[in-house]
Amino acid sequence: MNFTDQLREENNDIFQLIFNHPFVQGIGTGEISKDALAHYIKADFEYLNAFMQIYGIALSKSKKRDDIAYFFDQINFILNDEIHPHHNFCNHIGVDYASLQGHPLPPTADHYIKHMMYHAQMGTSSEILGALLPCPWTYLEIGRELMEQYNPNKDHPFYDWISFYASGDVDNTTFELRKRLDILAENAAKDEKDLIREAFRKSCQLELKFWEMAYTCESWPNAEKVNS
Ligand SMILES: Cc1ncc(CO)c(N)n1
Repeated sequence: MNFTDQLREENNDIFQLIFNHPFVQGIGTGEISKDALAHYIKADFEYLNAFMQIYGIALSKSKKRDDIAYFFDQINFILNDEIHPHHNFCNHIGVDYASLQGHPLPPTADHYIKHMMYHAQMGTSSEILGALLPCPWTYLEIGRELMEQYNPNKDHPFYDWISFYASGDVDNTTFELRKRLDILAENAAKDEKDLIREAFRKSCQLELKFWEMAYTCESWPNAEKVNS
């Protein structure tokens, strides 16, 4: 079994909790609240900025042109393509995208980006990939699950969001990341593999908590006091 197949199997519990989370199911039924959607976009816009920065760190540690090209393309994908699902949510709630940008990250999103930054700064290349992989992988599978469960047509309010993440592009991103991690894992000692497994699991858990954060509109205690 490939190393990433093992990671997927070990974390199936969290994947299932993500598929069944009320926010994710609310995308499927179209009934997720507007407040939760706005909260999600605010956090996700900043999260994706951080994600591109981490791809940049991975790029700077790459030796092969093929890997440099991969990380470059992924940054481009987030910048130019991954805005479409955000636009889908913004159009649905009738809120201007720009007004949801530049907000401070709620605790869980803050934790998640700092977790990835930690592995990017302190860990090996394979640890970075382990921390990054649940991001495209969980969304790819959410897209596929919602496609299967709800079979949305073009009239579904989140047709664009669901078809974006179920698409071949996200499949390809995930596949390429897995391929790179599987190659690195072949030469990794057990200790290093355990660090990757830990980084991967924590990212899966933080993906789940990110949905919960948006669903409950999580905020910092007494946040207004700091921001005023
Ligand atoms: C938190 C989070 N994880 C994964 C993705 C998919 O890129 C996203 N947009 N946001």
